Amino acid sequence: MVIKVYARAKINLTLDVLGKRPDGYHQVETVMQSIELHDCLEFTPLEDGVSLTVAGGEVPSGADNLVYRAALLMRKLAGDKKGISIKLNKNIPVAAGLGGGSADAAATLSALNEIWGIHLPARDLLSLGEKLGSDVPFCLLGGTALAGGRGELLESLPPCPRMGLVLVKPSFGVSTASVYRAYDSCPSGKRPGTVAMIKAIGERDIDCIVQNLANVLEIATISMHPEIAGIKKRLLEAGALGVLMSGSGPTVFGVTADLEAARAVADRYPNCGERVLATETFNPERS
Ligand SMILES: C[C@](O)(CO)[C@H](O)COP(=O)(O)OP(=O)(O)OC[C@H]1O[C@@H](n2ccc(N)nc2=O)[C@H](O)[C@@H]1O
Ligand SMILES: Nc1ncnc2c1ncn2[C@@H]1O[C@H](COP(=O)(O)OP(=O)(O)OP(=O)(O)O)[C@@H](O)[C@H]1O
Repeated sequence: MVIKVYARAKINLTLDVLGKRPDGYHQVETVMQSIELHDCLEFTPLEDGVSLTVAGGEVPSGADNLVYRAALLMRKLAGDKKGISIKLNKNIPVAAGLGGGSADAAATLSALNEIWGIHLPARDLLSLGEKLGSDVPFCLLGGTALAGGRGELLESLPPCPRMGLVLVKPSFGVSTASVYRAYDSCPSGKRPGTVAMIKAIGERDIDCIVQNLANVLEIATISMHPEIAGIKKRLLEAGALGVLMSGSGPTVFGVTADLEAARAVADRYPNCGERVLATETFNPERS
């Protein structure tokens, strides 16, 4: 029996930093959105132990992989000798600001909660996710949400209207910690109107969503990698309605009316060695 699950990437439609916390993390306020782009995980029950194989991405295959760490946390809770073999098919660009590792960790927690019959309630799963990374709780929730604290305080928002997205990932990755450090040494940039973004989402007004795209970490990442500014400019020239760096970057997303328009913009984008992907926003159907 093989159980297959999708782990969806995220973008940040807004990202504000409200201050630095005593634990060294930053207090954020960010409107987060799941997107269709996903990794695929395959779980096959074993007699005992955890094994992980990775295909298609430059990520660790051993104990440093967030999937492996998530599986060990769940195995402790299973209270029994449990085993699982996991195959991770990587498709989300790595160290990209798209929360790929967090999405994989969240998918592993949810899947093993079912497969091993642990029946951990959602709030306990969220607390466990927080131990693995600030973006993991959002990846467990999915859809459209406002995140606060270090990312773990979540409020579900009405679903964002379906929008096309063009993702442009430069050939380099960035470390999230180094971006927050660069921000601390020079905190600047356009502060997002978080309330205006939430209103625009509620009114399903794509033009207004586009007008309110803002991320205070963008300038910090651009100060280390000025080519990101060029990507933004070229994406706009190729026809995106609005553009923003996602999370700590370096991926830039361009918003379009729908997936078809995203494909047309991706075709027109003058590629300078970046990975260019056309995708769209994703909102799970809630009962
Ligand atoms: C940039 C975002 O992706 C926006 O959603 C998140 O804030 C980062 O989430 P993440 O990659 O899951 O981050 P973590 O793995 O928890 O932390 C990586 C590093 O980023 C910094 N970090 C992260 C989150 C946060 N609220 N403040 C921070 O200062 C810390 O130096 C931390 O050591
Ligand atoms: N399953 C995984 N997928 C991707 N990266 C992983 C995974 N497990 C561990 N990592 C490590 O985590 C680091 C960050 O990778 P990830 O792709 O999650 O970054 P990111 O998209 O910038 O995340 P975020 O947007 O949450 O800051 C990588 O350098 C990688 O070595």
